[in-house]
Amino acid sequence: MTDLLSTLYPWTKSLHVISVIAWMAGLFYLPRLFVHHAEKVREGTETDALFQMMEFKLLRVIMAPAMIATWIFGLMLVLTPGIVDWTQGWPWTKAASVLAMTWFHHWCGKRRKEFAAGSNLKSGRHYRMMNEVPTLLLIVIVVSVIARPF
Ligand code: HEM
Repeated sequence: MTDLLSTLYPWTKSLHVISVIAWMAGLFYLPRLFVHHAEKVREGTETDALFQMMEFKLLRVIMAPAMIATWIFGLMLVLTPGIVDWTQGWPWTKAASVLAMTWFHHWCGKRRKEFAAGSNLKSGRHYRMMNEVPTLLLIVIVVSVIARPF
């Protein structure tokens, strides 16, 4: 099994990075949709229905499968012999940031449900600020896995 993971390593890493890109695209875009939904769209209008559909599809068709694929290929990399040395700092900063990114995904999911139920109370400014969360986490993750200063 570990031999197979070692053979697959370049492919697993490629698929990991591809799914990360798809996941991140959604994590950057969905809060932007929330900003405009909160600021410019009146409840019960055709535009409201259009935003709800875009948010639903982005989350279900792109972000959820991409998050699952990122986790599967990421965990395969963790299990590949010689890749992760838990005595170093970088796997821990990466793990903490990845858990935070997963929390942010679910936070977006809850907000989407509120928009769908017509019960959003958060402002466009709030969503603008939350939009910075995935950017900050992305920086910590990429520096952790590539520059590895920790
Ligand atoms: C979801 C759980 C995740 C797990 C378990 C995981 C685990 C890993 C592991 C073990 C590696 C291998 C490092 C190496 O080959 O030396 C890796 C590579 C990488 N990960 Fe993740 N990762 C996850 C999520 C993410 C996320 C969310 C991002 C970006 C936002 C990310 C970005 C990367 C990048 C860019 C690489 C390639 C680094 C290189 O060139 O060596 N990963 N990941």
